Amino acid sequence: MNPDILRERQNATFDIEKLTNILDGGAERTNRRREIREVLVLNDPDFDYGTPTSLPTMILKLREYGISDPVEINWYKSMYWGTGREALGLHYVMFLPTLYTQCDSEQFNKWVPLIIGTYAQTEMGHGTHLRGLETTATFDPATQEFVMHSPTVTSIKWWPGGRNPLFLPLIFLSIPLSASLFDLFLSGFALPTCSGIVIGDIGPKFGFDAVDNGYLKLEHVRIPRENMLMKYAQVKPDGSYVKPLSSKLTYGTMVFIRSLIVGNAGIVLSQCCTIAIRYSAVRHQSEIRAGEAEPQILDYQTQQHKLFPLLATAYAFLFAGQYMIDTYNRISGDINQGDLSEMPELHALSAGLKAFTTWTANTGIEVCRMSCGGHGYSRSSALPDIYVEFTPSCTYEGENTVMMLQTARFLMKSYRQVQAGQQLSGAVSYLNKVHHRVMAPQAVSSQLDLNLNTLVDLYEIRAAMLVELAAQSIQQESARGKCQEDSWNNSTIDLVRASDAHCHYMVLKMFRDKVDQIEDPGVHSVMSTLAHLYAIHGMGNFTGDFLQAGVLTGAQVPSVSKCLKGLLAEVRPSAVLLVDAFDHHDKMLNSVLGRHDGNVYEAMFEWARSSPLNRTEVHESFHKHLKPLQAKL
Ligand SMILES: CC(C)(COP(=O)(O)OP(=O)(O)OC[C@H]1O[C@@H](n2cnc3c(N)ncnc32)[C@H](O)[C@@H]1OP(=O)(O)O)[C@@H](O)C(=O)NCCC(=O)NCCSC(=O)CCCCCCCCCCCCCCC(=O)O
Ligand SMILES: Cc1cc2nc3c(=O)[nH]c(=O)nc-3n(C[C@H](O)[C@H](O)[C@H](O)COP(=O)(O)OP(=O)(O)OC[C@H]3O[C@@H](n4cnc5c(N)ncnc54)[C@H](O)[C@@H]3O)c2cc1C
Repeated sequence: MNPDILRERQNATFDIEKLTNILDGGAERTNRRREIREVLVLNDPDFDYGTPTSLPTMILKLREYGISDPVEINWYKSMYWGTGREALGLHYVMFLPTLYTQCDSEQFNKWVPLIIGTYAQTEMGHGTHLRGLETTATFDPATQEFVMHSPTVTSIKWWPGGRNPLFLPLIFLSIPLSASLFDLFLSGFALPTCSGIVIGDIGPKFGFDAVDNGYLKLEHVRIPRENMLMKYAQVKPDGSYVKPLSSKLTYGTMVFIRSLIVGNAGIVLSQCCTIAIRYSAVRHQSEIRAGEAEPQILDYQTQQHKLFPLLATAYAFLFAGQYMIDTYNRISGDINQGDLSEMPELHALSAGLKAFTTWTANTGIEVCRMSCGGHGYSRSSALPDIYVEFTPSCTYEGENTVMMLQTARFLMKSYRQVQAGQQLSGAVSYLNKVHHRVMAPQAVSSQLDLNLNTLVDLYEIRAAMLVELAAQSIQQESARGKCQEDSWNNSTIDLVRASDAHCHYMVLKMFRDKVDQIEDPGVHSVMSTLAHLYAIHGMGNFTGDFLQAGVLTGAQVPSVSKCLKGLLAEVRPSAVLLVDAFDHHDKMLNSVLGRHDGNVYEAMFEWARSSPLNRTEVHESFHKHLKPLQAKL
């Protein structure tokens, strides 16, 4: 083991295993995750790491081992595929959940065990504006069929992932009866027997290469009436339409995925922090004091300032992901029982946190890559591949700006309710104080109050102020004679800013609540330090907001920076131990820089030598092209 990394692991001030257990949701979950990883994957003789042929093996193995719990499937898949996406990702995270949540019982029993599918909602002309989707599904009572049709070039289904060229069960969103409502259809076409279908691949992408994203054009293709997913809405044999309790129930799968993406952003950021911090512990470069040995780059304050707030953010997002999934499960359970009362809040929370966490993690991956210098740009680091696979999460499953505006819509509605004298509950209950003006900033002392509860309060006041400012912008636009829609559009910068601040407050609050639950003194102490770092770093990035909210004075600003530097120094001794607690296996991380043993250089040389370009002493291109040319000179 590299001596630097060995030294970093001595004198631990907290029990790493206990922190890993907290991340997993308990010691039993950690043991089960490791059993799946070590026994069912790594020690499985059939396991042929990450090669395309292993996809069928993976599916058969999941069935052989009886792994059906979604979290355990994900543990198995992430060990199998490492940090990349796999071709069946969409089947597991969108197609199956849609069948689980939108099929009636007869359809469920008929389809769920049997098929692999994709989710074809986006069209060439519309991905965000679902009410603008153009694909039609017209019911023909005479034949008891829907006629599916792509009327325009912009209605061609575009992007469905994992498009199987031979058999095409897919979830469709289309407009069967009216522009405002659309429903889900399962359309199983066995190509090429089925006429009226034009299918293909949309061509090379920025990345996401394991997933073949396709296109699908339908020319009056007929499917049985029974293929409409009929849990919430039905078309009866006589053609009458039974509307769902809410037209937004059709959007359920997207809310589920957005909820998953929050925790996934934490996982991806934790992978990158593991790579960058372990590498920074073994990389020596330049000098701090003339004549002395080159220091570990982790001892540079700027390197700590790049990486430690991201480390804190990774923990914050992992805890936010746990909260998000618990909230999703609770509310979707209520929805299943017909109680839709919290559906708007679930939508607003999942949309905002999806955007907030993916934007932050997306930037953070690049900071981790650049903090590793030239070796960070090598594919051996795994950081370029992680970035390329993660960055579309800011676009898919709800483009981030649009998602932030959906959260803003909920915040504005809540603000208006408070103005009308209603008492709010849930995540926006802090807006009650705005109405009663108890949001007046507390007496701000000359010293920065570092109590975590106080910091949460300051973020709450910042969010409330920005919500109020956005609402006032809309009111001012209206007062200038603008219609409601233009008043909204002319305030969207403020609205996104308010949603961002609301999400930032929510994430810090979840972090603080999780720290409060930690009983082990050592783990509590190090997690409390990270939560403080997360809060103070955000205060440093958005100082203007806190000044504008009156919860920070100009005189206190220097102490934010001073406090930040102190927290960076406090985290430094535990940095490697804190990434060890993420418990990412070398095989899954697939990074020469992030190896657990820290033997980076030896591994990098071996990795380079294994490159196809180094298979022969002299590359064949010399003999093929240069040598004949030389002979003519
Ligand atoms: C929401 C929209 C933007 C707008 O919809 P509408 O126009 O219909 O609504 P309005 O804006 O007019 O609002 C009216 C009203 O409705 C409320 N509303 C809106 N949506 C919802 C909702 N979902 N739930 C509840 N309520 C809702 C809204 O608040 C208003 O209420 P009020 O009137 O009261 O104010 C909509 O158009 C939209 O959602 N657009 C986005 C479309 C989208 O998301 N497309 C996604 C396509 S599928 C895709 O992209 C797939 C990509 C997948 C790639 C791989 C995935 C990998 C994921 C990894 C995850 C982790 C993996 C680890 C786990 C594992 O592997 O298992
Ligand atoms: C890797 C990848 C995989 C995908 N897989 C699938 C899949 O399997 N199935 C599927 O159905 N789809 C899939 N998609 C499509 C994806 O869901 C859409 O691209 C996404 O919903 C964004 O919609 P759009 O492309 O129409 O972008 P647009 O909405 O056209 O966005 C373009 C710009 O317009 C802005 N904008 C749009 N509306 C508003 C508004 N109301 N207010 C302010 N600004 C606005 C956006 O902020 C953005 O800056 C995938 C996409 C990617 C990148």
